[in-house]
This record gives sequence, C-alpha cells and structure tokens, in this order.
Amino acid sequence: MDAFLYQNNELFAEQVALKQIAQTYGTPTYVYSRRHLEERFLSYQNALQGREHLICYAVKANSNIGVLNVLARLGSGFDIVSIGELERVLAAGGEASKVVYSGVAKTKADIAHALKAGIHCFNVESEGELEAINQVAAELDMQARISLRLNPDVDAKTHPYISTGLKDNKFGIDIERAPAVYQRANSLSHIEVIGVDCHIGSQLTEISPFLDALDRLLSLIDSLAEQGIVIKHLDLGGGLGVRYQDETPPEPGEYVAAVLERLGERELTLAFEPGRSIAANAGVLLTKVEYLKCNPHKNFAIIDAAMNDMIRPALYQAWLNIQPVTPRAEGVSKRYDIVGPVCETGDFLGKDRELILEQGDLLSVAGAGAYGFTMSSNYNSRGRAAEIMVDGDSCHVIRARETIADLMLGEALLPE
Ligand SMILES: Cc1ncc(COP(=O)(O)O)c(C=O)c1O
Ligand SMILES: N[C@@H](CCCC[NH3+])C(=O)O
Repeated sequence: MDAFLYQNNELFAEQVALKQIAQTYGTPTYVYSRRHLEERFLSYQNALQGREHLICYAVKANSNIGVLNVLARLGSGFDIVSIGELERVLAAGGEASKVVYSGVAKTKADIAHALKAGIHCFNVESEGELEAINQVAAELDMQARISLRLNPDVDAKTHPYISTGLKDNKFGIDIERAPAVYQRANSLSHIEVIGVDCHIGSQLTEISPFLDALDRLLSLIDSLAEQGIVIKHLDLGGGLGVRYQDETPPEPGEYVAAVLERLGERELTLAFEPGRSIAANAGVLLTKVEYLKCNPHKNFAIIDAAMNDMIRPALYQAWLNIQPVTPRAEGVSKRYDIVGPVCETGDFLGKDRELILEQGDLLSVAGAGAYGFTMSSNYNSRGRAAEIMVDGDSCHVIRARETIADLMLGEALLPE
C-alpha cells in the first residue's frame, strides 16, 4: 500500500505527518518509508520462494546505510559498482557473500579489495577486465567467481540516457563475442566461471524487452553447456520501472513469474538487481515554498529544494508528482513552474503544475527514493538535504543535514 497518503487533509509518511517532520528537521528533507522498502523487497522474495535465488538491491539507487540496513535485515544481497558501495553494504550489516560487483572500469585495486572481502561474483564488463581479475586473483592466490555481463542488443524502450543493452552502449560484452570470451575465461587458472549477466536499462514499463534479452541469454547458456561450460547463475540485472505519473509497469511478482516460466527445467540460481522498483516510491523530497513570483505570462513557485537535491527532472525531463502537504481548499489555483534556488534555467522540479499555493507552504515531491539523494551534489555550495527514515509512528535521522563545515571539508588555502 502507498506509504504516503492523506489523513484529514494532511500528507503522512506512514503514521507521521510530513508537516511534523518539516517542523522538527527543516527542509529540504528526504523522507523514506521503511514499510514500503520492505514490501517491495518482499514482493521479489515471495515471487522467488522455493527456488534458489539472489536479490541484489542496486545500491546506487539509494545508498544510505539506513536504507541498506533495512534490506540487509531481510536477507538482501547487493549490486555494487564501486568499493565505496561495498563498504557501505558492509557498514550496513550486509554480507559480502551476497554482493555482485558490476561496473565498466574496476581498477586492479578495486578488484583486490572486493576479492579480499569475499564477494559473490564479479559481473565482468570487458575482456580486459577479465584478464585483470585473473591477474589480481593469481597475485592473491585466490579464485575469482565471475559472470560475464553481456550486451544482448535489445531495445529497452526507455529514456536513451538510461538504456544500457544496445550495442551502441558502453556496457557489457557484445553477445556475439560471448562464446569466445567464455572459452577464454574457462582457460584462466584463477577464474571460476559461474554465470551470465545482463542489465538492459532502467525504468522499463513492459516485460517484453526483458524476455527478449532472457531468450538470447538462455540460448547462449544452452550452447555453452554443449561445449562443457556449465552456467549455474543467471542475473537479469535491474530495470523494472515504477509508476511516477501514469505508467503501468508490471509488479515484481508478475515480472518474476514471466521469467520463471521461460526458464523451464533449467537449474539456475536466478539473480535480480532491482534498484528503482524497491526504492523510488519509498521516498519523497519534502520542500518549502519560499516565494511565489507571478508574472502575467508565467507563475513560479520558488522552493528550497533544487536540482542539486534532485536532478532527474533536469537530466532526463523526468516527471515527478508534486503534492501540497496540506492542500488548500480556498485560494486561487494557478499553473506554476516549481523551481529551485540554483542559478540555472534547468533548475526545476516540475513544470505547469496546477496548485493553490501561499508562501511558506510545504510540498512533497514523490518518487524521490531512488536516484534522488544519491545523485545530489553541492552545486552552488548548497549543503545536501537531511534524510529521515519513518518506521510506523517513529522517525530516525539516517543522514544529518550538511553544514557549512561539511561543505569545505578537506579543502585548504595555499601556504603564505
Ligand atoms: C548493472 C546495474 N544493475 C542494476 C541497476 C538498477 O537498475 P534499476 O534501478 O532500474 O532497477 C543498474 C542501474 O540501472 C545497473 O546499472
Ligand atoms: N539515474 C537514472 C537511472 C540510471 C540507472 C543506472 N544504471 C535515473 O534516475 O533514472
């Protein structure tokens, strides 16, 4: 059930009024629902019941250790793309043995770090990386488990910036090269080949591109078996979309069921790397209207959150629902562009939103739990927002608002 609902004309996060959060912790603030995170994780887990599987939450979507901890307690694995993310997972109580490591540019130092930590496997994105992993594992006298991340050349039908499975994209190994690269991997002394992996893009709202990619991977798995290379682990990546506006993406359960049906009798450990579909609608960005600027041709609601807090509208023209925390029954309804304080024309969180507003009103920007805080920056020397986890009727500060001192941390003046 939606974790952010109105009760008596007040928007709540679970059982806590957002107005209360704004009064106590200030704005802009990210507010997350523990219940929503748990429900979304469990919807994957329930669909995979009775079958060997690994659900590796994609840390990049929301990497706060409070969020990771909620998922780790449910037994989640994690998909990482850096050593920073690995260390967050460990700090949050996650198990290294359930970590898969994706990313196109792992350095030898990264590879050594992950091997020593005991991760489940590397999702290898190039032939050069495969050789590097073998070399590092040999130096450490270890065996490295690997999957090859393949680029199946399917159209994910999503925004071009978040499409990753076309042969023009930088990700993965061309599926045409896969048989040769598997042969090479199999011949390397410190590599253990366990799997096949792909991730074709993000915010997919249909199942068919996933199944097209799956079909290509399954026929590869079958032909590798004929050559004596046994694949035990099949990772379909993340990418399942969510509803921001009027999209109708499949539920995780439907998606998983369609995949299971396609697998048939094959004995494979199935892995997924969901990020957005777990975290996006578990969070809102709470913000205050500082000023209203109403010109004859255009109205602006200037808020205290900006593109540095949430860049998705500026970067992908993403549409996020913007709701008043306490809707006004009376007043003049106007069409506003909802803009932030940053000195960029692209600094908007929404355009042409019909609202009744007064200065000082609170707004809630929905769908902000994934790729919100993690993509935020200090542009314009703005401290990053606080993050709050709501759990029933209690609130926990899981990241304090950044201070002026935080902004200059590690910087120095030149010597006299
Ligand atoms: C390798 C990999 N796995 C998983 C994800 C998570 O994707 P999503 O948030 O769309 O589920 C991403 C990001 O798109 C990714 O690059
Ligand atoms: N950051 C993107 C998703 C990219 C996923 C990373 N592979 C978004 O906000 O939609």
